[in-house]
Amino acid sequence: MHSFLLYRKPGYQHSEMVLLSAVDAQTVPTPDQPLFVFAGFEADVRLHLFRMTNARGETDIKDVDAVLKKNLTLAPEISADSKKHYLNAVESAIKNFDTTVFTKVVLSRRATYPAKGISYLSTFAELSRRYPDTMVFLMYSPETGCWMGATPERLLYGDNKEIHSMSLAGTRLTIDPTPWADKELEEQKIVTAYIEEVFSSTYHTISIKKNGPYEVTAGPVKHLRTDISGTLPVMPHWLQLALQLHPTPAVLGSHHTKAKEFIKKYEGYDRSYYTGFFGFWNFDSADFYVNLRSMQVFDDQVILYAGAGITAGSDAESEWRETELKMQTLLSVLV
Ligand SMILES: C=C(O[C@@H]1C=C(C(=O)O)C=C[C@H]1O)C(=O)O
Repeated sequence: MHSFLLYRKPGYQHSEMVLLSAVDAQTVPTPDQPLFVFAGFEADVRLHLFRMTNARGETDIKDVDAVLKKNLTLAPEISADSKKHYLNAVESAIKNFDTTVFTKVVLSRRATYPAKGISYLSTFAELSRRYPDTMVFLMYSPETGCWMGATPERLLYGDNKEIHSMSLAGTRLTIDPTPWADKELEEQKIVTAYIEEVFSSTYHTISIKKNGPYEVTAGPVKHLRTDISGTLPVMPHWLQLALQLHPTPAVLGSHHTKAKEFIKKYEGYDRSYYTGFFGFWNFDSADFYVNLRSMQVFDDQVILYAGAGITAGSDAESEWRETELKMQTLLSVLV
């Protein structure tokens, strides 16, 4: 066993495991051969497709920790992203925003955590138990390294001519009883409008339905979510549509180019697969998730990633705390 994916879909009890084998980027799914997609934040430079074969149930699942132990490499040296650096980036964003074009940017950071002696299988089981409404995943391939997480965000899913996406933006502590403020409603609106725009500019005859915003919880934090669905005249090319949506302002910001430039200049590190997307590309359906609330797993440590949507109404300290809370989703579960 070289490459594998262990996953538990949102709302499901059981986890599944498949073995992965890398295929050419031009491969498309056939009715009897679905593909697994793993794309980076920069999906034009990091996009991997894999064929899936069923794992030998318990036998392969039991091997997971041993396979990881054998294959994981040491974590690269990374300089700690200091709080000062993050606060400075947030303050600079607030200064640089205008009222119409550059209105939101998602600023992220990473942190390392020692991981000697951790059972990733037990951590996977614990993530599944604690976060029933998320997509819990643990995947390893030599091409991508090892990634694990529990993401509450779907990028695109659908069947035949029906397509669905969601805008997930606006974050609070789950136990915070105060009503959502204009700041969160605004950042949520930006994502919803963007998804609607991608759907309707790609398919002129689409009929779009929206539901939300409503509140969803993801462990220690809760979010505002709007569901966006459409019925198309023809079945879409699922991967192309996902690549058109990605990255949404939920993980990038708005305007697209300005936010990207700002992130490059101020985040100061390579997001790699964090805020990329992954999932199943079938012949006539798809199920893609955004890679967040996730970490990169190495032999001796993990690198955790988290970001927060910054708008003109942001307070730098609160945004920092938001990234800490998001990291807690995983840190509190490492066993
Ligand atoms: C960027 C992250 O989360 C995204 C940003 C959110 C926000 O800014 O409120 C909420 C959910 C996600 O779309 C992350 O978890 O790292």
